[in-house]
Amino acid sequence: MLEIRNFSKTYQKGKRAADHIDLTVEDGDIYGFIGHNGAGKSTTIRAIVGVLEFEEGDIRIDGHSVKTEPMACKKVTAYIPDNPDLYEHLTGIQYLNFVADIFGIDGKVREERIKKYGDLFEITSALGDLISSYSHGMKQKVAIISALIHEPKLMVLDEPFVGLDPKAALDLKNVMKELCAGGSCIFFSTHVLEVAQKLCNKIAIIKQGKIVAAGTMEELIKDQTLEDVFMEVVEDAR
Ligand SMILES: Nc1ncnc2c1ncn2[C@@H]1O[C@H](COP(=O)(O)OP(=O)(O)OP(=O)(O)O)[C@@H](O)[C@H]1O
Repeated sequence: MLEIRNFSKTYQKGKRAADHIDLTVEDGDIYGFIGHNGAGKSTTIRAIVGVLEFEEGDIRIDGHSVKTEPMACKKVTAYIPDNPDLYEHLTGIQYLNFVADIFGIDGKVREERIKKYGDLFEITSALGDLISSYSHGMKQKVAIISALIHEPKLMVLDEPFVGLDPKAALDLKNVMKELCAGGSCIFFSTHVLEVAQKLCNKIAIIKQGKIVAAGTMEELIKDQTLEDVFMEVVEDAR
C-alpha cells in the first residue's frame, strides 16, 4: 500500500533530514515510526502525503507515485499533521462537510460517519460552534473525524496522541485497530513507546535520517520492551 524507496531529503540549508529510506507498509499494518526529536519523522511523513517536495527516491501509494500521480494518492490517503491547522472561521460541521465534498462522499454516508465518530469522540454537540472557539484537543478530534470521513486506505498521522485526553486517546486507538482490521493501513509517528508497543504490528526506528531498525514487533523486541530496544538501537547507531 505504501512503498518508500531510497527516499532522501536535503533541506535548502544543507540539512540531510532523510537518508536513503526504504519502508513498506502493507494492508492491515499499524506501522509505528519512532525516533528522537529531529530524527526525520515529520520530513518523511510530509513527503509521503505530498506536502514536501523531494528529488531523491520514490514514494508510491497503492501503486501510484506521489510525485507524478498526486491526485490518485490523495484520494486514498488521509493525513493528520502534528498540529492540525483547520479553517478557524468555519464551524466543525461546515469543515467536515467541506472535506466530505472534496472526497465526494454522499449525504447519507457522510451523515452516518459524522454521527458515528462525532458521538464516539463526544464532540457532536459542539460541531455547530466555530472552530476558532475549540480547544487543541477538540480541533484534533475534528481533524481525526475529517480523516475518517472517506474511509482512507492509508492513514498517516504525525504524533496523533498529543493533546488528546485519555478517553479520546483510547477511542482513537480503537478506531485505528478497526480501520486496519477492515484492510486499510496506518503509518504514524509517536514518542509514546508503550502505546506503539501495544498498538503496532510493525515498527521502524529512525536516527539522523537513517532507518536503523525495522520489522515486525516480534522480530524487533523479542522478550524485551520497545523502550529497551529503542534505547539500544539508538545508542548503537551513534
Ligand atoms: N523546513 C526545514 N528547513 C530546514 N531544516 C528542516 C526543515 N524542517 C525540518 N528540518 C530539519 O530536519 C531535521 C528533521 O526534522 P523533522 O521535523 O523531520 O524531525 P522529527 O523526527 O519529526 O522531529 P520531532 O520528533 O521533534 O517532531 C531536523 O534537524 C530539522 O531541524
